[in-house]
Amino acid sequence: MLGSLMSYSPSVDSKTENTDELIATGVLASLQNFIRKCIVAVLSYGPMPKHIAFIMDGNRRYAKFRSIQEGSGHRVGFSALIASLLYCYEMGVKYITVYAFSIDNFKRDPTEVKSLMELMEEKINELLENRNVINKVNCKINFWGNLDMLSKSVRVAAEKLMATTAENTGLVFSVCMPYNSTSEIVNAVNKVCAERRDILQREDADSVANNGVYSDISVADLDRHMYSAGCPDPDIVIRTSGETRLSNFLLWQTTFSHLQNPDPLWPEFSFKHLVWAILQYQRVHPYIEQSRNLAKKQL
Ligand SMILES: CC(C)=CCC/C(C)=C/CC/C(C)=C/COP(=O)(O)OP(=O)(O)O
Repeated sequence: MLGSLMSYSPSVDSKTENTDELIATGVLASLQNFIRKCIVAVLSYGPMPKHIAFIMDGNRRYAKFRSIQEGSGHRVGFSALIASLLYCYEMGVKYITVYAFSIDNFKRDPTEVKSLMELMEEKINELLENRNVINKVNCKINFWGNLDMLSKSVRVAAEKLMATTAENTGLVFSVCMPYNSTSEIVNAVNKVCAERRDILQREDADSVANNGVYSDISVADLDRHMYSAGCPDPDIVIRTSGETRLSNFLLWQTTFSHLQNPDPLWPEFSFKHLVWAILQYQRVHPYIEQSRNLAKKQL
């Protein structure tokens, strides 16, 4: 009953002339919103995650099982993403991060890569067109990854969206593309080295020893140069389609993250799955906090 209410999405067909049907649709939508708000209120009694990261797996399989065009799976996946963002927003989850395109995805069939990139560009441009709404809800959008690997048009659109939303202080939505964790770490190491080279080349190089330029690179040095700098580590990582690997996603940031591997494919991921993931997180929260505190003491 709850599942069908949550997955129900009212669509008003222009041909629908039956007033009773329209009223029923409106009532059902209001009921759906009311139930969702009640569930969120109950959930909020427990510890709520600040940051949820998603590995949106299973879009191609969704298309295959439904015998629809392969690219359509990613399109439905984008709708599932927007719905999840709205649910997280309602729940007060401040940081959402998604693995949208791994560097390894460039090894896929060129037509698939092309159609995925076209979809990204189309959706980023749609977000740009709706920048007023995004700014109204105070949402900041980041792109984490090696943007130089993108075509110029996708890169420019992504950079524009980042710049347009940079001053927003509410929900932070980070899109990892083209991303993998090992290149993020290598990038951070190179940034620290470049920073130190810069200091050394300055005229007052004599005083740099005091700035720690000759000391070993520390975790804090690398933290400052991760794409995720300034963002708390994810409390929950959700990988759909039952896959249990992290696949080179946020390896630096997930020491204390609670991993969830729900069975549905990403386009099928809905409110009830998100609620279930948060309930599971709340169940293990005391143990996670204990481990985190122990690690702090040992430092
Ligand atoms: C602008 C923006 C943020 C767009 C996001 C669109 C979107 C849903 C991208 C997912 C991309 C991707 C490679 C998912 C993994 O599923 P898969 O293709 O590997 O499918 P499979 O697991 O069934 O093989």
